[in-house]
Amino acid sequence: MATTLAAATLVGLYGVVVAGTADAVANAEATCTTWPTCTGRLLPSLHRGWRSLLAWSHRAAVLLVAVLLVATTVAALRERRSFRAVAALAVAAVLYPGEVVVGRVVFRTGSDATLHFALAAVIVFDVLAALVWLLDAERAAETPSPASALGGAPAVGGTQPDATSTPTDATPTPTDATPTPTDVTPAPSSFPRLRAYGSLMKLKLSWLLCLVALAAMVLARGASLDPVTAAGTLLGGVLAVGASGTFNHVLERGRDAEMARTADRPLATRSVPVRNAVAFGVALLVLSVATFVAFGNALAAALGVGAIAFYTVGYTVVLKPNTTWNTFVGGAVGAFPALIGWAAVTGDVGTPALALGAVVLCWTPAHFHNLALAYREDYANAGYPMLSVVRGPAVTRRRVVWFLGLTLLATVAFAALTHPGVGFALATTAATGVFAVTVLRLHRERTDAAAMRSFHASNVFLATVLCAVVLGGVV
Ligand code: HEM
Ligand SMILES: CC(C)=CCC/C(C)=C/CC/C(C)=C/COP(=O)(O)OP(=O)(O)O
Repeated sequence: MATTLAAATLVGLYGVVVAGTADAVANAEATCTTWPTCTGRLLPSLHRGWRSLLAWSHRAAVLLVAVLLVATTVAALRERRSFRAVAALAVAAVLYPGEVVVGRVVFRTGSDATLHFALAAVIVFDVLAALVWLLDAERAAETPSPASALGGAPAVGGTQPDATSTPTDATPTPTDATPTPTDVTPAPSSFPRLRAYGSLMKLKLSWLLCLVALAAMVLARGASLDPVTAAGTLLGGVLAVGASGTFNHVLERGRDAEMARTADRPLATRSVPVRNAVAFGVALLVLSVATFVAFGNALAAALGVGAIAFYTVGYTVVLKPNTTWNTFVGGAVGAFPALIGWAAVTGDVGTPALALGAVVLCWTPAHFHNLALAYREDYANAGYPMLSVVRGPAVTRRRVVWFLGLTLLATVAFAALTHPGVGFALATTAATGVFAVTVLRLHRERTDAAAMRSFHASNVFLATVLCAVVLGGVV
């Protein structure tokens, strides 16, 4: 119970804080002349207009989170499973009223809001830590089951066996409609050669990377974004992802052949010769540079080349085969589209683009560690030091929660910088709720299917953030 409440508190906190960054909420607050009631009224008065309703809703959300925080603390105290979780929640419960008062003072005096945001970050972090510790305690309280595969000892040089996982950790339930890892394998095509080159380009990943670049362009230019520049930059992006994906296939062809998920890749099956693939990759690289220069500028092209080099050498050659930090450090590649998009329409690298890049950076481990769980055996067979292989599933699941929290903090910081509006706050809070529910289920079910669900929810979360930025900027 305490764990579920802590997750709900985290989602609610995110909603309150991100809504607090919206100018519309701040302006609406001005219509409420008394506090904590709105102009002397306890309930919203519709005839005073939508601003009054908005201000009232924000205050109601602040109150709801306060109730959730107290309820979580009481539940954790009663469950007596984790002293440190109770302590963290108690600290948050003490800081929360202080944060409300600071917010009120900042708003009334129009003074600098740094303290307000810093305190909010501390409270979010505190609740996040409590959630992780409650999940740990929940797992420890369960009966150990030695039959588990996913929950067993780490497969390569591990140190943290997950002795309490259930047997279902290893296999998804047959009745579950969620796609299992094998669903990722593409269906046969009537154009095998075209399909093979398409798969070298990793087109399946491109849409989200393109959405990152589009969001950055809209951030920079809003509704006046030139559609031709935007379309050309996105084309350059698809070509750049294609080049780096092709080089990745070339470099990993040996290990790909050893992994069930990737064994049917064109270079692993030798259906495309290596030299053709290298030539294809070089052609895509040249085309992407030409496209970035033609529709954007030299800076966008240079960043594109930097992204390709980082993914090909930094991630594929250096990080991925050597360190469990491959995911976090390698995730920096996801920040490049934000910089490229911004640079293509402004000619420089702006702070909002860096803030958006930071969101993608923090999100990447929460995205990929799910796959590392579902394909743990695969990665172990190929000798990749993924976190789930080296440190085990329990540590990896916990890492997903930490990075979900960091992603929320990064998103709030991004929102504080760019003031994206109430629509952004509502949409991303809903997506946070969905993501948090799937992560909780991952911790409780410990199946491949649950990991895949959490993986898809991570994509939905980021897509929601990006769509909200795009729609908020152009509508
Ligand atoms: C270190 C960084 C990352 C790693 C290790 C990683 C890993 C993976 C892997 C292994 C897959 C399955 C691909 C397949 O089977 O073909 C995947 C899917 C995907 N990734 Fe990532 N990823 C990373 C970063 C990113 C970033 C930055 C984005 C976009 C912003 C992204 C978007 C996607 C999408 C949209 C899919 C789903 C493809 C589908 O629907 O099958 N990934 N990722
Ligand atoms: C603008 C630009 C060029 C951006 C570049 C990047 C790019 C392709 C990002 C995707 C991130 C990524 C590391 C995916 C696959 O991981 P993996 O290679 O470990 O997956 P695999 O096991 O399926 O090969």
